[in-house]
Amino acid sequence: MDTRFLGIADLVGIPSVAVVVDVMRAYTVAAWAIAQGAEKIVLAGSLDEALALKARHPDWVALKDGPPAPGFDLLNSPGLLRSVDLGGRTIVQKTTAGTVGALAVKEAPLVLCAGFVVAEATARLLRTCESDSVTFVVTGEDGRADEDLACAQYIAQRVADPGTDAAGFLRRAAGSRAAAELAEGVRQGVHPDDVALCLEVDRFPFAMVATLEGSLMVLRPHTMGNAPI
Ligand SMILES: O=C(O)[C@H](CS(=O)(=O)O)OP(=O)(O)O
Ligand SMILES: [Mg+2]
Repeated sequence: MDTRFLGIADLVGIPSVAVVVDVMRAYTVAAWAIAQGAEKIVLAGSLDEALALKARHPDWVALKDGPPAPGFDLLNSPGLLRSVDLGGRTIVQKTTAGTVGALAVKEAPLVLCAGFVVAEATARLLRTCESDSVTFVVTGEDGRADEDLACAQYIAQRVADPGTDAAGFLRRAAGSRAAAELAEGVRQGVHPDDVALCLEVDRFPFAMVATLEGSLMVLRPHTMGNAPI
């Protein structure tokens, strides 16, 4: 498998398979939202779009990163989300890096969104689709965020070797700037458990597949019991 690790701005053309990685925190949060019962996650391109979607669908749940803001129901924090019942709900998520990365590859035939919490399920799906080439979109810090790069490299290695040891990759993620900023209160909308929750390998058994549904990019869980991709 030919693998590339690119920042959002470095993407050229439409990849055949894209894995969009945001460990801290968008796709850890998305996985928790699904685990808490959400039916799907609509990835919004802007705060205004998220609010417009919520206005059109008052039962949808709007989620943003950073501090709370009028019209938004939830923040981009796994620690804050894990006690919320989202049974059957649709989430509209807008974040600084993660959601932007998925929208940048929305034309790709297969888009997976990932963090450590869905590493093996993501690797398994990549193994079964047997693509020659996979582009990992490293969403943070213009492609240099070490938590995202470490997770992307871990998943890529795990595709080839399911026994890959996570320890070194997790150490890099734990030492990343994002982890420090979350721990030190530089970032807003944070729960004290967020970093630890972002570093749980294989917390969830599903991968997350984003597809265009009309004009919306929609993220849904995928387990091996689902129809083949
Ligand atoms: O919520 C997050 O951790 C970040 C926002 S920022 O980098 O703190 O501004 O968003 P994400 O898109 O999940 O990286
Ligand atoms: Mg991030």
